[in-house]
Amino acid sequence: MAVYTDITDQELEAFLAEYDLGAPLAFKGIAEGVENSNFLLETETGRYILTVYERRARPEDLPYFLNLLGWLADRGYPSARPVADKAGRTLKTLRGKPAAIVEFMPGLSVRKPTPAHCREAGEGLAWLHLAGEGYAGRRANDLGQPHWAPLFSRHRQAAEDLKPGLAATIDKDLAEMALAWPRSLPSGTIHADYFPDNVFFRTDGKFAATIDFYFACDDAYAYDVAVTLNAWCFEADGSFNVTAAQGLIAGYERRRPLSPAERDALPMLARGAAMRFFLTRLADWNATPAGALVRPKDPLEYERKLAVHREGLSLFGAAR
Ligand SMILES: Nc1ncnc2c1ncn2[C@@H]1O[C@H](COP(=O)(O)OP(=O)(O)OP(=O)(O)O)[C@@H](O)[C@H]1O
Ligand SMILES: N[C@@H](CCO)C(=O)O
Repeated sequence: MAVYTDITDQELEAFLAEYDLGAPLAFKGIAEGVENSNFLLETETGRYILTVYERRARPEDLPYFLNLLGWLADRGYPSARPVADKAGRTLKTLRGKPAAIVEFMPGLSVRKPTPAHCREAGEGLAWLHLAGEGYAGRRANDLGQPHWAPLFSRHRQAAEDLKPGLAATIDKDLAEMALAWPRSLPSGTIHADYFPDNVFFRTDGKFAATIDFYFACDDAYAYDVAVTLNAWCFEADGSFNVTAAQGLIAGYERRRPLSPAERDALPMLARGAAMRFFLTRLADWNATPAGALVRPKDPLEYERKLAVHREGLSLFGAAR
């Protein structure tokens, strides 16, 4: 369960005294998620999420994320607006760690997205890209292509332990990606972790909201589409669901048509996106002690996705 930091009733009361949110009515830890401690908070004025930032998020990046949430919400995008305290601050400290309160977003994530969900999610992603235009915050993608080889060099042995021979395969992939990586595609603010657990739907299946912007950064919009294709369009048996992918792209293009260059780049971007999540999962696999609170995510799931993309399937040609 992803609650790394316990908050006592006294701490919560002292913390809330700095806000105009009224008295707390309910407060409980949320099991989902692996990065931060999240709490559902209900006060006399409504429902909120209190997040204590734990591990990957660098404190100096937090204003970028919180300001982005506010920017998007100001433009009508359904993202959780941060709540300011009485002094106008959204980034606070709790138990010596950075913390923030954001709006509670209604909706439900889906475990097994259908092609219809993929279409809605695609549209929600394009909307996010358009709503993010003009945001002045800048954050380089510290998990982008130039960072993969150095990251892998620290975890080669873990790859070999998982699957003998894998390290050499990954080395070859990385070399090929370094040569062929698309570098001049339309770019802007991307979510970079637009997985099914970060997208909410209404009960009628319509897109409702996006949460968890803590990997957001500047990168190619089509790379965000590629991350999303990988996260939403693979079946449990490891096969790629082309119908779901076409739905996702069609949904995306309801709001933001892809250029021919973006479309051509998608197979390589999807291969790279699979590499990115394989590598971070590998690093976490290595670093998570047995018996830890949170079970690390399976790197081999993304190694299998990488293998599918390595075949260079022409997945997107018929997407219109
Ligand atoms: N603004 C919000 N409105 C409603 N629920 C939220 C909100 N933010 C977070 N949650 C709930 O908390 C859970 C964990 O949140 P989140 O995904 O941000 O955590 P995380 O630890 O950063 O997770 P991840 O492993 O996906 O990076 C979500 O699955 C959701 O149930
Ligand atoms: N979405 C990421 C975890 C986010 O921290 C993964 O599936 O590896």
